[in-house]
Amino acid sequence: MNEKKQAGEYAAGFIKDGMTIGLGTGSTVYYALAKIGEFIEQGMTLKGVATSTATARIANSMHIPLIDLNDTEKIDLTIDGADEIDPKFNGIKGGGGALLREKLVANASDKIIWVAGHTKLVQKLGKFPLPVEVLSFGSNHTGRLLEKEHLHPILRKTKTGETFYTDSGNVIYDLHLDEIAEPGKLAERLKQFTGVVEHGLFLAHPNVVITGTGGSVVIRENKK
Ligand SMILES: O=C[C@H](O)[C@H](O)[C@H](O)COP(=O)(O)O
Repeated sequence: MNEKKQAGEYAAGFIKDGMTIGLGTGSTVYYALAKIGEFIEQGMTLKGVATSTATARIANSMHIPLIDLNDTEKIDLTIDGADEIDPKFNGIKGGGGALLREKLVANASDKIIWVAGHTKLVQKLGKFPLPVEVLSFGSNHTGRLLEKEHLHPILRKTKTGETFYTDSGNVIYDLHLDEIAEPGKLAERLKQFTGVVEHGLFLAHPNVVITGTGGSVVIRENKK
């Protein structure tokens, strides 16, 4: 069984009629979106807040009504993916470049569920390069500053070799760190760079992590 499908569909089971749902980004969330589309077809009243233009496009194709984050005071539940998750519920996100909007939506959410295949669970974060969203103005300079700090930044490119731009018009430097000893300290450090708009470290963010295993789904609750 497809682990992503398993996790994504299971998470959709937490949705109740009338909810405003934060719609994460990525290939695992896709399966939750498909379920939400089915719920709407069956008559549920739901609204979604998309974390990326890619998700908005999928949501539109599934007839999920979307609202802007500015048009709601809060989000009842957000379902999102992750690139790595440690035992303390810290994670790396932004493999798809949606980290900034994902963090804004997460911060406005009452409850956050992360969905992933079981290979995303790690003891230490950092094997997955940490995405850092950098203001396009002066981005070469910011990249050099990250380099000087031994953070091993590599400017993200598209498959065709052009500079990758986020939905907010920023660039991404992926930090090749191998292991992040202290995620909290690194998060604070990255916020000191004027050109850094946001980083992909999400510290103890999700209330629940749902992983597909091929067999049964594993549910971990973050007792914050
Ligand atoms: O920017 C992208 C997001 O943070 C995704 O949620 C993350 O990269 C996981 O994506 P996927 O479920 O496709 O592995």
